[in-house]
Amino acid sequence: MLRADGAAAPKEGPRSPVLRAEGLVKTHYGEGAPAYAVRGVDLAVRQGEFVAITGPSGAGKSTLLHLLGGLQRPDSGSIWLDGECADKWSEARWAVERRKRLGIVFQFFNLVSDLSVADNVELPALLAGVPPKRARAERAELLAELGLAGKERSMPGELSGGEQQRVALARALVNRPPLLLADEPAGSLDSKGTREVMRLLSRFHQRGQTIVLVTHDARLASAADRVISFFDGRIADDAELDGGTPSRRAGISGVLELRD
Ligand SMILES: Nc1ncnc2c1ncn2[C@@H]1O[C@H](COP(=O)(O)OP(=O)(O)OP(=O)(O)O)[C@@H](O)[C@H]1O
Repeated sequence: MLRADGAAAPKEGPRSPVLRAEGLVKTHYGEGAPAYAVRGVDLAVRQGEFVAITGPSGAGKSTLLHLLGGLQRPDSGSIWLDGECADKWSEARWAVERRKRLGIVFQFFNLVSDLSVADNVELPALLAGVPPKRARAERAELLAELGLAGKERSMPGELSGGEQQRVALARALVNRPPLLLADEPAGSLDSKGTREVMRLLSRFHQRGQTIVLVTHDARLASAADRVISFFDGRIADDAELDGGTPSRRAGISGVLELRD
């Protein structure tokens, strides 16, 4: 890969960071007092890791994920994707990089309301130049795995919230992105739907894809191999779940106990 200055980007090893953030800060200025959503985050996610970010409502988890996906800009701090610094990327460049290397699922599903389920899922693949036949096959497999076979011709407005959420997940995964950023991908799902999402994420993880997931759901978090507890805009705890035994990397305290 070539950098903007023409030099070759440093070669990354198999477990080197696919995503790195340093000193990220983001404050939202709304109607009332400023919300200090992200207050200095350093983070490195290695290739193939499955990271769950968990923590109380309002802790800043979604804001952090938006920063990591380039959907919001930090007030300060830097982000690297595959060793490439994103500080100077324009909106257009972020959009291209998201199409190439990021799958994103956010709480509001952002489906195109006048496209069918099938077209919504196939669209990112077609935009990325995948042949239509392969896009169709990939879409059919994903929808079947998510319990949505038979819904291909439905419009998003005809689906339940949980069904729309799974369509959004299928759409984020159709290009087999090396890195998936997902905010509460099972937030509206019952336990069967949550199991289907867990199964799919585990399969992607086993295939070597990297997942960063925000969730309140301890079951989903327990499928990860690293759990970050986010509290008051900061990483409070960062634990590898190694065969079920958390081993702490660093942190203030064990804010959340996710396992017995
Ligand atoms: N666009 C915005 N404008 C103003 N304030 C915002 C905005 N987005 C988030 N906030 C505020 O920033 C803080 C962090 O919000 P954020 O959504 O990142 O938290 P969260 O941990 O994801 O919460 P939840 O688990 O409830 O989704 C909150 O106080 C929230 O009200």
